[in-house]
Amino acid sequence: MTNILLTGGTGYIGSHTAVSLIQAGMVPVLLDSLVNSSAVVVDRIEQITSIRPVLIQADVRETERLAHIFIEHEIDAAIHFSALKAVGESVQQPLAYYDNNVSGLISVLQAMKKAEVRHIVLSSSATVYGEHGQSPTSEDAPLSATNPYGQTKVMMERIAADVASSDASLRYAMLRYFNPVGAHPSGLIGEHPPGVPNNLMSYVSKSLWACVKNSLYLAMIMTLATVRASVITSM
Ligand SMILES: O=c1ccn([C@@H]2O[C@H](COP(=O)(O)OP(=O)(O)O[C@H]3O[C@H](CO)[C@H](O)[C@H](O)[C@H]3O)[C@@H](O)[C@H]2O)c(=O)[nH]1
Repeated sequence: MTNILLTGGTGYIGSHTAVSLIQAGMVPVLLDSLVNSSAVVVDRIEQITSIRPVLIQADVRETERLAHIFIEHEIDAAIHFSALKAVGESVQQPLAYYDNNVSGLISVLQAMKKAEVRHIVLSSSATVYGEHGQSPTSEDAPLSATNPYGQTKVMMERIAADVASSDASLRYAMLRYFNPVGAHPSGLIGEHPPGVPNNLMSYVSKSLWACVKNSLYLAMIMTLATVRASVITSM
């Protein structure tokens, strides 16, 4: 069995990764502070896969606790999704973003070293390509960022690269996504943050989720769609 620690494991991408790992015969261990997700996700993963993953509610900045978790669960590798991700909020609260995202990664790497776990996949973002104006953009384009959230992702990538060059036993990979969107085909997991959604796509998906739960709103959408269709066909 391969045991994988998923930080941010009950979040949007983390929960889908947990399902895929279970379906590939691996054992995800979810670690999340639940700052932007809910423990209900564990029920949903169980409904989809018939396997209930362990959820540990913890903050990745608790380095000693994290090191114990790596050892106790015999973790082979980590996938680090835990981070704050709202660009606008990062401009308002840069310290929270540098603390969560940059200090969070440092803590994970320190705990991995203590527990002798040497493989990590990092959740980065296409925002690290900045605005250098080249199109198409190549993977080795220089990194830059236009806001504190993006800066945290650039720093996270540089920290991982520097640590790996000082320690050949550390193996790492980056995932740089462009606007991930959509839900699991079962409809049981998707982007569904608590409170006010903090980016455009989660706002749209949360609004639709609320609409679908309320048939009155659904009827309104269908009426609007019909009106829109008749406007288009009459043009
Ligand atoms: O300090 C923190 C901050 C966040 N989280 C958790 O981390 C998860 C992040 O999941 P989200 O659903 O908020 O975010 P996504 O899965 O969509 O985000 C992923 O993709 C983003 C880019 O699209 C960023 O790279 C981000 O780091 C990465 O988790 C959440 O469960 C949240 O509760 C923590 O446990 N501790």
